[in-house]
Amino acid sequence: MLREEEIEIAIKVVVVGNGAVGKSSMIQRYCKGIFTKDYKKTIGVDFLERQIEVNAEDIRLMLWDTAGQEEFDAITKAYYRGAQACVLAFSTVDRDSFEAIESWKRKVEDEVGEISMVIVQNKIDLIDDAVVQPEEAEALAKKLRLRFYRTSVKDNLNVEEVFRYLAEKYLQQLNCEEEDEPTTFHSIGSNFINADSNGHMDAIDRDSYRNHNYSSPKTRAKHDKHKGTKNGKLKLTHNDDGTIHLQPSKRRTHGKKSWALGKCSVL
Ligand SMILES: Nc1nc2c(ncn2[C@@H]2O[C@H](COP(=O)(O)OP(=O)(O)OP(=O)(O)O)[C@@H](O)[C@H]2O)c(=O)[nH]1
Repeated sequence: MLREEEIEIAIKVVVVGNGAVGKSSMIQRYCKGIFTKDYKKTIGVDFLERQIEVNAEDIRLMLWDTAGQEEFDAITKAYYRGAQACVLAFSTVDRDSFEAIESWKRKVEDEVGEISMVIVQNKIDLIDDAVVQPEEAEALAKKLRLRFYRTSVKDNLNVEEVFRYLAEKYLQQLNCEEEDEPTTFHSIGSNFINADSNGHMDAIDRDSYRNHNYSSPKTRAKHDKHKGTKNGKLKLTHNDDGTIHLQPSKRRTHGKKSWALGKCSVL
């Protein structure tokens, strides 16, 4: 018997970085709208989600909060799998957390390959006690060719922008996918669509980045068996032999598809 259903766009985002940089706080702020001063170290992995609308598409962001303490590395690594986007977070007042960014990037890429990432300097409200110079952070972002945001989870500054950027980027990857062929999977996870976009530069960083040229990171979809479609809406058919057949949905983006055209090579 054939069963058809339309799948929403879901993105698994992993938030990584040293302990106490504010990963749990960031996810809580974004998904629950709250901030607490207490530090409760994350043991293993936690998970929250939020739905947003981007370019008339409903996007479900599944945010995975991973422990920053090295002792949990073995556990958390397993949870990187299937992620399509990643937040690399460090704290304004913790030098080690800044220096660890590249190693966090590697840890994630070792598990999932190249995915959309963003560097986030949190606790910008503590700028008077900063132990990282603005130019250093910008140079790192430039070197790694990643978008850079400064946030204060405490003051609710730029948190929305970080996740919206990742969602837009993901959507744009979908729109840039040239693959329109139906794809047959033998199994799927809950997250399997990628996208890309030029997003919106946050106000703090716009000037420092205006003159840099970034190329789009390779989409994971290209070397993943999980292929998205141009608009990301997929029709799933469960076949008798246990395979799942994916076809682009006839419904495009509510007649607003043109928004992403020509934006495929922008960070
Ligand atoms: N001043 C300030 N404090 C913050 C901010 N974000 C988080 N904090 C505080 O930093 C501490 C650590 O935050 P968490 O969110 O628990 O840090 P984490 O990165 O999840 O830590 P692990 O679970 O150990 O990986 C808490 O006391 C938070 O209240 C911020 O933007 N500004």
